Amino acid sequence: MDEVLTTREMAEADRLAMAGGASGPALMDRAGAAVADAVCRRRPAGARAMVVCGPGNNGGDGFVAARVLAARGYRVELFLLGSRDALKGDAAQAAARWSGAARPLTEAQPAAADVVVDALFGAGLARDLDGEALAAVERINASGTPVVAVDVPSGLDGDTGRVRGAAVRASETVTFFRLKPGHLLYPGRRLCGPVRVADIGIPESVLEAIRPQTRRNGPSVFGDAFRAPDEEGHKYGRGHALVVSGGVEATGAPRLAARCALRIGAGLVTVASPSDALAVHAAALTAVMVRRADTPADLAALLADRRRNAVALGPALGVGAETRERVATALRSGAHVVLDADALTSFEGEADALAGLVGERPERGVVVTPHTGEFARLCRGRADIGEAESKLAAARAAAAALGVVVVLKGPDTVVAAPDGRAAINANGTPWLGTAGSGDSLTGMTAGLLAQSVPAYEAACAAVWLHAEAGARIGPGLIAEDLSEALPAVLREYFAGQGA
Ligand SMILES: NC(=O)C1=CN([C@@H]2O[C@H](COP(=O)(O)OP(=O)(O)OC[C@H]3O[C@@H](n4cnc5c(N)ncnc54)[C@H](O)[C@@H]3O)[C@@H](O)[C@H]2O)[C@@H](O)CC1
Ligand SMILES: Nc1ncnc2c1ncn2[C@@H]1O[C@H](COP(=O)(O)OP(=O)(O)O)[C@@H](O)[C@H]1O
Ligand SMILES: [K+]
Repeated sequence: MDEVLTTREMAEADRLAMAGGASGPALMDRAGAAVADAVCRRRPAGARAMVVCGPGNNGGDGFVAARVLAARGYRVELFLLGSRDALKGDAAQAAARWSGAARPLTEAQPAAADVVVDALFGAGLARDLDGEALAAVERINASGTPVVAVDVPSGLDGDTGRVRGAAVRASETVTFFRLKPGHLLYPGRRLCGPVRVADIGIPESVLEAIRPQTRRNGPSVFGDAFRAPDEEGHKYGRGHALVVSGGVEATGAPRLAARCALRIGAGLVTVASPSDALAVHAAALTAVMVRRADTPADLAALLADRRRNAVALGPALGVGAETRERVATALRSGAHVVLDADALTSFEGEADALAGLVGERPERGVVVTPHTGEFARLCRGRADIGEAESKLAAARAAAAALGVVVVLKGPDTVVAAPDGRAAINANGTPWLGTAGSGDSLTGMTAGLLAQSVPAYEAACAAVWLHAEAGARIGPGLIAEDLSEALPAVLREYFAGQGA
């Protein structure tokens, strides 16, 4: 169920279902009935339900919902954008089975209703809202009346999560078969309210032909790649992660990362520290080891030991030529690499230079974990990425351009691989927006890479487990809590695998 379909893929699912014998009107009947069910859960029979319908099949779903609700004893009023005669295909059929009036949309007064069904536009939204449609959406939003949106809130672009002119603020959304990117990407996610995915009779088998490249992030994405340790295993089988530290005033971030790398299961973790910070780290660390590394050459020497198979650089490392050199050293070693924060900002406007370094050893996993600001700095000058239509498209474009797995962080973190796979994360909490939270994610990613989880799955698992840990703590969360929440999160995760 975690596949996410673009509006084009959804149309293809519809087409394949019909080619396989499903009938269009039957699909629409089930869609409209699922919307009616949502209304019934929200308001009792006898309530005043206002259905606003657009000129396409989204409106068709509205006509079905109106018929079902009227039959169940609701007082239904239906308003239509455009004329009834202009409806086509399945929508025309659905309208023909609605025996009530279809009044002009301009007359719709949502404040007088107990619930609104928003069936103006769905997947077929083709331009910014204007005129009557815009005015109706503004009236709906001003009314305070609860809204059940059909497929997507009207005005929301289902592929990008962006608002086209204006969009309905829904209380809940009923979509069909699978989620669309706009349900998960902000601001869309917020405008949708809780989203219910209704089964309308499209067979799962259509997915084999469509091969969707986007998923909602979760264990279905990475579960096969991240398993519990083997019962005959030992620490050397679980890898050795190295976290590179900056100077004495910047030791907290690498320690947070190192602790998370260890908690998520790396067999060994070492902080590579400059001389001036060695004593601080040594005093603060117990299970995590410390080794001296003053120069990029020292780092190269540590990484020459191939047992150190994953390295994380960036948190509090400092921006500049030294950091660039350390990044180059890491990327030329045999280790898997996570680059975050200052390691990325040190390549500001020079994504191509970073891509060149990555390209020297394409066999090894590289994950970059920028927040939006770091991402914009790194990709400055790359119009193909900066002008992408959505966060999802931007992360994908950057992953392809850099040849790395991109974790574009935020409330709707997107993980994208160079081969086009992408996952959108949705299990976090705003409490994760706290100092050191990103450093913890970097460490978790390194810890998974050390365990030989492939880069894309490692990034997806780290993002999901990090968010899960954060969501469990919630109010009062500080970054130190994340590593401590991991045992419970991991116990449940592995239990879900039957381990
Ligand atoms: N594809 C499927 O599998 C299914 C689709 N269904 C419904 O069909 C919908 C898609 O139907 P359509 O492709 O007909 O598209 P829509 O009904 O979303 O919208 C298309 C219509 O709106 C007009 N339009 C687009 N943008 C406009 C704007 N800004 N201002 C004014 N008019 C605008 C278009 O000219 C066209 O007439 C889905 O959202 C869903 O609700 C359901 O019936 C279930 C099955
Ligand atoms: N509103 C939010 N909802 C969910 N997750 C969030 C939210 N804000 C931030 N996060 C997550 O918190 C982490 C913050 O990382 P980052 O900005 O690098 O912080 P820092 O640099 O302080 O460590 C990221 O994983 C991000 O996805
Ligand atoms: K809609």
